[in-house]
Amino acid sequence: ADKAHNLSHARTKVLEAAKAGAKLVVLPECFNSPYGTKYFDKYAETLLPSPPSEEQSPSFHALSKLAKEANVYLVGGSIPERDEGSKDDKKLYNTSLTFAPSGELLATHRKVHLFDIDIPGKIKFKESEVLSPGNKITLLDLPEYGKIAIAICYDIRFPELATIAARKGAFLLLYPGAFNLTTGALHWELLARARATDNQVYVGLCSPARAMKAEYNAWGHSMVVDPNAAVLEQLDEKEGTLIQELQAGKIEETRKGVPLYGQRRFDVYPDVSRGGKFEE
Ligand SMILES: NC(=O)CC(=O)C(=O)O
Repeated sequence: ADKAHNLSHARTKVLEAAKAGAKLVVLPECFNSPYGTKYFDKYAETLLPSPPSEEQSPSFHALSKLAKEANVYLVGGSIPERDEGSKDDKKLYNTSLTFAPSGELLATHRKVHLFDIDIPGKIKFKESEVLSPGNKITLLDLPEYGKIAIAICYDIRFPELATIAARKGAFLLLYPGAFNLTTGALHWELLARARATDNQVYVGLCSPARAMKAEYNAWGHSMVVDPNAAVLEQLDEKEGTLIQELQAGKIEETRKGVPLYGQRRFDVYPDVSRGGKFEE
């Protein structure tokens, strides 16, 4: 619950990861606040005008400084964001900020698919009670490495978003996310491997550790999956840092073996990555 502590703890862990050789570091969904509809308003920060003042967004400044200090690309998990807009258009978003090693903001992704579920006797959650959805796919080009895509948690359940990003050239799909004890056990690894299989790209999921005293118990189990859907490494539910080196050539090798990319039937169904529409 302590934002200042969360920011300074993130700094310690990111600096450790950088020291161990990481070049791109990912933090979990809502890394600076508890995850829950009643917390988003209280913890929300304003990002506009860009750059925001320190007072408007302490997390923006902490992440920007940290990316520079650690000399890494930093995908800052996500934070609750308030868009002041016009008075009657005050909206909250679940937003991820990515910074370059220079400290420059490279991309902003607002969670596109809001987490509204109701599994009787297990879990009910309705982000749309307080959040508004983002409306774009977030793809960015890292000059030394290539294109990556960033989306948040529930977004992973929607294959269109991943497929469009991959077909536009992303080699890595990153999802800061906080599944829970019900859906985590059922779908977390399955979805990471599914998106890797569909698109033959690397997939990285980064979850908060599980806190049983919190109202929302995150699944944990951050992982990296390769283009062949092999789980390269998976953490458990406790706090940890996962470091993986992605292999150049692995995507080409996978696509050579199972050549989905040349076998699509856009004469039968549309190419969603090019705005194709299904006509009955
Ligand atoms: N928390 C989420 O956004 C998604 C989730 O927990 C799920 O899809 O399950």
